[in-house]
Amino acid sequence: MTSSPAQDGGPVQGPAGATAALVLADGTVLWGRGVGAVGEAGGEVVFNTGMSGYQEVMTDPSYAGQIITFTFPHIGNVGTNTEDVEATTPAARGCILRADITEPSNWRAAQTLTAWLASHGLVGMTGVDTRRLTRRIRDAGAPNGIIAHAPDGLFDLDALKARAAAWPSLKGQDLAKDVTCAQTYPWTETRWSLAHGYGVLEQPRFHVVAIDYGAKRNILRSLASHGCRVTVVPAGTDAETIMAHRPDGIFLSNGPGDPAATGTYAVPVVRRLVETGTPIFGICLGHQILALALGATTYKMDTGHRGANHPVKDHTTGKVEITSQNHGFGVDRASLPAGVVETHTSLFDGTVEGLAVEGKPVFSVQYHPEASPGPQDSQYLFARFVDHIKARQP
Ligand SMILES: NC(=O)CC[C@H](N)C(=O)O
Repeated sequence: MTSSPAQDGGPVQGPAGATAALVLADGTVLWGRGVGAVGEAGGEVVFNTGMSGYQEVMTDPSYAGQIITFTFPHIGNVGTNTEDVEATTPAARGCILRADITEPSNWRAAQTLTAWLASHGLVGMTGVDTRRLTRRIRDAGAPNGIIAHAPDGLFDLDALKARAAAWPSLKGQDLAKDVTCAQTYPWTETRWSLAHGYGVLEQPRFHVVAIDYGAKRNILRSLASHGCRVTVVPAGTDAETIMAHRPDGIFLSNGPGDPAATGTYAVPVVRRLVETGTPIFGICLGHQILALALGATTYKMDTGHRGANHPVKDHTTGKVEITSQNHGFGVDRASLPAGVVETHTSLFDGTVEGLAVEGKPVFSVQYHPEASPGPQDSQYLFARFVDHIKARQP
């Protein structure tokens, strides 16, 4: 194939050594080196500031429809393994990295990140000025974009620009239905760190039904480690079926996409569940769906929160905790109805981070107390949920 620009606007040769291009919806092109699967991946381009835990991040189902820019420059150093996954099939579309991926140096490494990306059909690129890209996202909001990985260095830029510009916004998209489990199943695995003596490990005493909108495994492990027998049900399960499990508590999971787009099925179910008086705990998408069920509204944030160092204040104790976060939508404070209290607030941008219903054992947080990756400060929330359950036992 020719290395000079095609006359008809077809494929052109990128700069020397470039085997990948990131094309943003506004036509910006960033060149790099392709890793993982060959081909194209489109999505909303977001950034995550965590310094570790790239495999957990890449497998968090809440990243469906998104391409993740890692601001930490060295990603892949410890390879990948079969344990640090939050779901078996990654829902993220691809990744954008600063440095080239080096040989893994870790006793747990089973595969290089490069091979792992390829084995999951994920397109990635290295050699990108991720600081420039992150500033672009921070200043102008998370853009849609396409990563194209072409080992021959040929790119049809006009076509890529047109596809990036036409890529649909996450606003209005229900992605929870794509990542939820197909069938009801029991979850029994506990957190290994807790099981090894670093925290609470109780025998299952309470039955919790977890509604799976795209649940991370470490949330289910955290519930199991706090004495809960967990039954996981698909996102579309109705309130009668959930109550027929005779739950002591109900958990609303994290998940991808626009919470408002679950308004046809999840929101009315959660409204019914709140009426039953059963203790309810929601995380991230679960928090947003709970807010919608209570009558509040949600909105799409410009850049969202993704990382492992977000300070949040718990107004019920006055304590500040450092939290793990991954969300691009938020609950609108002005829309909170009477009787719904803001319990937690972000100390980065003052947005709502937690809610509770006055007089009911119902609460939620916008961030990720299970971490994975991230600090363990917020584990107390699982204990708070179990305390609500205990308080209702005869
Ligand atoms: N981690 C999550 O549950 C994310 C919730 C939602 N999809 C958001 O982006 O805000």
